Amino acid sequence: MKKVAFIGAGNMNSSILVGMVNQGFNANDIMVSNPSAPKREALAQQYGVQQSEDNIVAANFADVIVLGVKPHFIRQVCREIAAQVDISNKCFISVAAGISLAQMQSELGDSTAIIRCMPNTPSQLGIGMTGVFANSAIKADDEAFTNSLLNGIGKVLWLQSEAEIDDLLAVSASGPAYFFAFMEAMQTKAMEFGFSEQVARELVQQTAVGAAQMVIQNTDSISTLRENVTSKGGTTQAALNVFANGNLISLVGDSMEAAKQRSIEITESNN
Ligand SMILES: NC(=O)C1=CN([C@@H]2O[C@H](COP(=O)(O)OP(=O)(O)OC[C@H]3O[C@@H](n4cnc5c(N)ncnc54)[C@H](O)[C@@H]3O)[C@@H](O)[C@H]2O)C=CC1
Ligand SMILES: O=C(O)[C@@H]1CCC=N1
Repeated sequence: MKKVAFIGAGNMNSSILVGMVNQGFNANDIMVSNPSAPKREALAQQYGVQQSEDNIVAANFADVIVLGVKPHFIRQVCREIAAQVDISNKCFISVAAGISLAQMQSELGDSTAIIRCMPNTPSQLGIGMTGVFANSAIKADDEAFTNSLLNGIGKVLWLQSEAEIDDLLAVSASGPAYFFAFMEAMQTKAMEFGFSEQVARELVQQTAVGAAQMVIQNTDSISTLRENVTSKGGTTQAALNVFANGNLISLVGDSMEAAKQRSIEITESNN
């Protein structure tokens, strides 16, 4: 059984760690490190995993090292580990947006197995969407182990090129926030109509889950599902006309392009 170290006890690493434990991975084979205590101690207490304040202790412990710190810390963390740990047989998995394989290889060496993965926050519930791309140094068992590790947080899609990580990020990694922003806007207007905050939330969340389930459970296109709601000359048509006048399609497209470009900028600013 491979041992896994989570460097960083934040949102994404916690989600992957919890997914592993829920799948039946042995908690004794998992260690989490984080400079501040509360989050790593909470994970240790709740899930029985090991914990350390020292990334080097965690990296020495593990066969697979999951890097879950903010992008601008990734190179420094890699440098520290490479300087103090024999990494020749270790595999690294990074969840960071915008930090390229080449940038991590420049700290860890070109022959080190490195996998980039791009999850999203619904991973916390085991219903995430994760894109994955690896460098050429990975071995078959690194790929299989990554799949088993990520299957615990939802669906996994192996990408054809590293550039696709930026595309996928703009769709599924940042995507939950687009839906939350839309739901917030609907909740705000529902409250203006006079519904309480709680009732407005209930109306919006049940509508969102219903719409998402209809997309999942139907083979019809999403356009057909939209058309089925939209009676000619009716109420929905009146609402969608406002979307069209506000150019919703290009607004959404432009915002996704901005997310992708920001990821590219993060790469450039970490060269
Ligand atoms: N939040 C999201 O929706 C997604 C985030 N990501 C990526 O995941 C990474 C982590 O993001 P979050 O989990 O949201 O952030 P977070 O802020 O929740 O977690 C980062 C953790 O790293 C710890 N940390 C800081 N410096 C450290 C160090 N030197 N060594 C060990 N731990 C250290 C912090 O104390 C914190 O607990 C980022 O690189 C981000 O680009 C990727 C996909 C989705
Ligand atoms: O906003 C961010 O930078 C991270 C990466 C994708 C989702 N959250």
